[in-house]
Amino acid sequence: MDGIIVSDIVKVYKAKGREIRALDGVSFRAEKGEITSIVGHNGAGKTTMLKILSTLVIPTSGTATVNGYDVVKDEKRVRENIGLVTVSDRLFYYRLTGMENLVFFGSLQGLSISEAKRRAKEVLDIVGLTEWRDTPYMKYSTGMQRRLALARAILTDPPVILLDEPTLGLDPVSARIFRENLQNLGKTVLMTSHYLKEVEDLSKNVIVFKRGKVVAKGDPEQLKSSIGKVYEGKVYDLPHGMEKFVVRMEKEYAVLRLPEREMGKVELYDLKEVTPTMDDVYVFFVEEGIDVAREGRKRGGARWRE
Ligand SMILES: Nc1ncnc2c1ncn2[C@@H]1O[C@H](COP(=O)(O)OP(=O)(O)OP(=O)(O)O)[C@@H](O)[C@H]1O
Repeated sequence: MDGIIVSDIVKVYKAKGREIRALDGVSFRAEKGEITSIVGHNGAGKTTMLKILSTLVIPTSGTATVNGYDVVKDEKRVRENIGLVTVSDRLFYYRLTGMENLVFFGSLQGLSISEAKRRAKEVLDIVGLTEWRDTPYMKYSTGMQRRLALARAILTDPPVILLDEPTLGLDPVSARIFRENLQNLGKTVLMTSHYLKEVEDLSKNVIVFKRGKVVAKGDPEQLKSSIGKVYEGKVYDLPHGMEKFVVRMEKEYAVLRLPEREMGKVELYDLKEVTPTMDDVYVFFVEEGIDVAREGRKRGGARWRE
């Protein structure tokens, strides 16, 4: 079966005598040739999910397949089928050029030197770095570094690409170029991102994680219509639990954007209907009260170890 199929995955980390349930029965599919995004708060389990799919972390229970290969039983095949893009400043050798780095990693992945050179040229062209191929990596801008990471991930032409927050820290133009590169690949892509506009523009499907569970999934339009109409209005007395819907605080009132389903809980003035956005979807499904959000930030999330 092509694409990615995740069935009832649980991952429990044990740290300092404590158990952390990072994933708690996660199921979803990422279809062949489509871009699928995972969104969710810090610590929701997004990186853990990508690590399981790239065989770096073993699930506690459940199954996941990548292009039909089981991430636990067919680890080697899974690795051959994926390209991984993570945000790390230790992905490449600083003094080697972009080209030299790619040839080096290509030969590590089993390509002959001449084959690695041929592929390196091709992928540098795909990500628009041909004119920088002989420049040392240390002179690359952050955007160029990220595109080189994408080039490295597609060196052996794997059908599936996994990316963890690929445009984090990029300026708007670099982020746009990166997105265009990604769209033009035509591969099965599963990525995490905190940029909801980017997720909406790129993804055929979006999976919403909250505390290790999938709380919503669908294409962006489906997700937006699932929360019903959205209204913006003023509230003079903010009830507890409604803080997450505040978009602006004025002197005497707060301005809220509220999905229809929440309308009964608060009295709104100067009401007007607004077009739902992915931000509204995110707030509705993911955001919690202020106390819980602060607790979540304290827990933090695990980064990639390269
Ligand atoms: N190696 C580990 N050992 C112990 N706990 C871990 C480990 N890796 C992750 N966790 C915990 O598992 C939970 C999920 O973390 P994960 O990094 O997958 O979340 P995330 O959604 O990617 O977050 P972020 O958006 O911050 O990257 C968090 O509570 C995190 O602290």
